[in-house]
Amino acid sequence: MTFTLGPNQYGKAGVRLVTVDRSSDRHVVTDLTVASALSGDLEGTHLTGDNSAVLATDTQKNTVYALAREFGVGEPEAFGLRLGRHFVATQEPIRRARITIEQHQWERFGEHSFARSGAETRRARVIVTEDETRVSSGLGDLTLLNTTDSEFHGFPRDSYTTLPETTERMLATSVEAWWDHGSSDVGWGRAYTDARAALLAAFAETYSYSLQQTLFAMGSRVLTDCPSVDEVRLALPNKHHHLVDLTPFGLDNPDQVYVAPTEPYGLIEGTVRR
Ligand SMILES: O=c1[nH]c(=O)c2[nH]c(=O)[nH]c2[nH]1
Repeated sequence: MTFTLGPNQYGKAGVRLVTVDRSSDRHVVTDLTVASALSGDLEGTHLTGDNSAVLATDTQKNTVYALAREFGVGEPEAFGLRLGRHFVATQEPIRRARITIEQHQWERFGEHSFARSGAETRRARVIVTEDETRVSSGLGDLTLLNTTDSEFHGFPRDSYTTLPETTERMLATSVEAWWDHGSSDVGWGRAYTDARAALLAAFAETYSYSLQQTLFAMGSRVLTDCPSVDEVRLALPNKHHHLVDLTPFGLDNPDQVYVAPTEPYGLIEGTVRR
């Protein structure tokens, strides 16, 4: 019996990079987690252990730090493009580089003092091949909550259904969003700010009959407000808030006291295209 090697890639994940731009008294902190994933002519290492085409993952990690020093970091999309192009241009067997960057946010609260601001991260993913470059931007762990303007009813009831219909519920989610750009020549900072604002506006302004409806509204709003974007992918966990039954204690509960279990949770995923 013979076997063939299918699609494969390798790289360094979890490369923590923090830079301080000290070119003015107002220092700028950039805090990234970078992952590289390279693919190409890599049969040798898989089939016989010939590593002559394998740029060590340790070298990939070092390249992240060296390019940050040589060229600065800037917007995560721009840094991803620099890294991806570097690997494909300098390593003949490497035909494709995928760079994924997560940016952790720090909020200034003093002249040179910062507080890590929440769990939300900005994200960028760049894929560079010899023929094309694709850039996606995104965000994750952006937790949102509407205290009203959400209903859920009209769903099928079978012998296993216990969920009551509701015309009044809290709607909460932790947004993971990715949006693809049709070009790699984009004002990345502005595009990110606009897309994030569009996601928030649609979440707040949609009277929701399902998280699926909210998902489509959020993706549509990004496409409307961001001309450089041609596809949005969203993953929205339904962070349930259940009213607590307080009748055993002789108390009513007019939509005031909730339990918020972390698991299990609904997971609503979808793509919205132009
Ligand atoms: O917005 C929702 N969509 C669902 O598909 C679903 N399923 C569920 O149990 N609650 C909800 N809420």
